[in-house]
Amino acid sequence: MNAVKAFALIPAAGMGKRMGASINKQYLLLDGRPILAHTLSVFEKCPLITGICLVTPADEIPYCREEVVKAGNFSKVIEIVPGGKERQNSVMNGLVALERHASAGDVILIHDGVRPFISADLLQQSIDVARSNDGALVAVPAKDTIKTVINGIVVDTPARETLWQAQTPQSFRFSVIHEAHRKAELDCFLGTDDASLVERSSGKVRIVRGDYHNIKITTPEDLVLAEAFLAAQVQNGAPS
Ligand SMILES: Nc1ccn([C@@H]2O[C@H](COP(=O)(O)OP(=O)(O)OP(=O)(O)O)[C@@H](O)[C@H]2O)c(=O)n1
Ligand SMILES: C[C@](O)(CO)[C@H](O)COP(=O)(O)O
Repeated sequence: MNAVKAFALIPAAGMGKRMGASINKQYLLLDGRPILAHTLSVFEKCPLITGICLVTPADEIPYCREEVVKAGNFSKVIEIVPGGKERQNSVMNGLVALERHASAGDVILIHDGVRPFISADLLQQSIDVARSNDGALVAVPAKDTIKTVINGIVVDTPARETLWQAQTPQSFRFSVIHEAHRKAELDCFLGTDDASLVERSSGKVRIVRGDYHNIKITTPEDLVLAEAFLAAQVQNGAPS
């Protein structure tokens, strides 16, 4: 029997509209390296990861291959494929490319290219949990009270103990996530994360308690936080 492998699928094909930078946000520098390179480094160094499929805007593939993948010596990147209109479409393109490498039972860790502070420990926990469940979702308990609002009017205040903020990686066996994406496409369902596609097919997605440092760099103030997190890492002697 073949051993179960783990592959990373990194969607990095967004436009970074909310960042409003002059270049796509994943190429902005943090400590002299593109944000995307910081993210790739964590997967490259993790011995449990066999290969990485990177999804970027079609016209940025040559730049990404030269300036991020080759420049960073990321030897585990086995595919760079064009993204789609929405994140879900980009992930689907990555899954199609991974059909060439992954078996049904292999674990796929789907992780935003712009979440550079993911830890090796959370990758390991995600792989372990995804092997024995329909999915593993890294998430943190909501710190604020969250309201449901329709047309400017609060219609509900869900109990905070039940609310978790979804992060990535979101990890699944290849057959589970491929089937969930195929079904969503057929049903014209668009979700904002991958776990929701598995949930709607009655899959049981288990929480992996995450880390508040694992931010998604979305708006300019996130860059200030990211610089502060990096400075703290350097002070604590963490390897870059
Ligand atoms: N069509 C898309 C949209 C998003 N993403 C990726 O999904 C991750 C999370 O998305 P988000 O932070 O929302 O990025 P953008 O879509 O780039 O941001 P914005 O919505 O501000 O344009 C990012 O790594 C982004 O590159 C993607 O691969 N394909
Ligand atoms: C998948 C995700 O990172 C979970 O928080 C997020 O939903 C993707 O980003 P977006 O801001 O919803 O596009």
